[in-house]
Amino acid sequence: MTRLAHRRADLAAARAALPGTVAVVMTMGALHEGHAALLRAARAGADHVVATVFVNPLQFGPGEDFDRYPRTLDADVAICAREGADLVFAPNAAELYPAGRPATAVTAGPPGDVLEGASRPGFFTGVLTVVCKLLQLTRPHRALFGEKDYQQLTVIRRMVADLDLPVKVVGVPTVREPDGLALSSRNRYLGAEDRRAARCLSGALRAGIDAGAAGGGGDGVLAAARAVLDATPAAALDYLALTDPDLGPAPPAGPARLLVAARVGGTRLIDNVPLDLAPRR
Ligand SMILES: Nc1ncnc2c1ncn2[C@@H]1O[C@H](COP(=O)(O)OP(=O)(O)OP(=O)(O)O)[C@@H](O)[C@H]1O
Ligand SMILES: CC(C)(CO)[C@@H](O)C(=O)[O-]
Ligand code: BAL
Repeated sequence: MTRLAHRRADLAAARAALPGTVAVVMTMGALHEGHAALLRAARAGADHVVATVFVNPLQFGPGEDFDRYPRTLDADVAICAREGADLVFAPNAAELYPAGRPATAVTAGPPGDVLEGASRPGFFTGVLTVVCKLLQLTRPHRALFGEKDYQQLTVIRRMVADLDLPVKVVGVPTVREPDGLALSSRNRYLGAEDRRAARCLSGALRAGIDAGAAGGGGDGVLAAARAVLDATPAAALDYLALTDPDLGPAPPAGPARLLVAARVGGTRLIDNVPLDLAPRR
């Protein structure tokens, strides 16, 4: 049976009753099949699974969608139960931040200061602060995060290494719709026309993959991806970046990462893919 805890004391008692290895999947709720993939991966690699559902105010900037963000806890708990989670921790902000905004925070250095970190000032500080707290509260052996938020995964890995946190961070591949759109809780904001336009993100990434494999080099990858985005007037590009797998400068050849963020109608979406830069033809 999947237990639901709203208070840290109840979480502590329930966590103490979970012997063996524990995996945690941290979410902001509004669960979809991308989250379910994380829960399944967690289930496969640990004796017990803890899911957290918390819309973290620290990671929303002024004018962002904190109030609008979907809150569907009953449905979320049902998905967690379906996927075999032992425990769902769903605190409110007063429970997690009893003294209000914490005076202590975990700030993200590189690569948290570029891309999402530049577009959303304070975002990764909010993310790392809540992830550090939730790691302390859930005490997992493994923590699973999605590659859909690749930069987030990267800065969390960096935090765990820098702070010597006793947890293994596991990345889970991005789950996509049949037409390529990365599943995301914010996709539900998209009307029919914007939903069609949103295909341009994954389409741009696919064009970049193909250009990289064809020996087009980094500039060829970016040009091919940009052409797809430019052909979609409804998409307002925030960034398109080619990096190495650690989000450093793109290599001349070999493994790389292509990342995109764009606003489609009123919805900001992100996506990314690994790609291989063939030697320039
Ligand atoms: N399509 C997906 N494939 C794999 N993992 C995903 C996917 N979508 C979300 N995740 C992962 O689920 C975890 C919780 O993310 P979150 O609750 O913010 O959902 P989200 O869909 O990313 O929401 P948002 O639309 O606000 O970005 C994160 O580690 C995130 O990377
Ligand atoms: C990691 C996380 C749960 C922290 O709020 C959030 O950023 C998310 O859901 O990706
Ligand atoms: N998955 C990322 C959560 C956010 O954009 O705040």
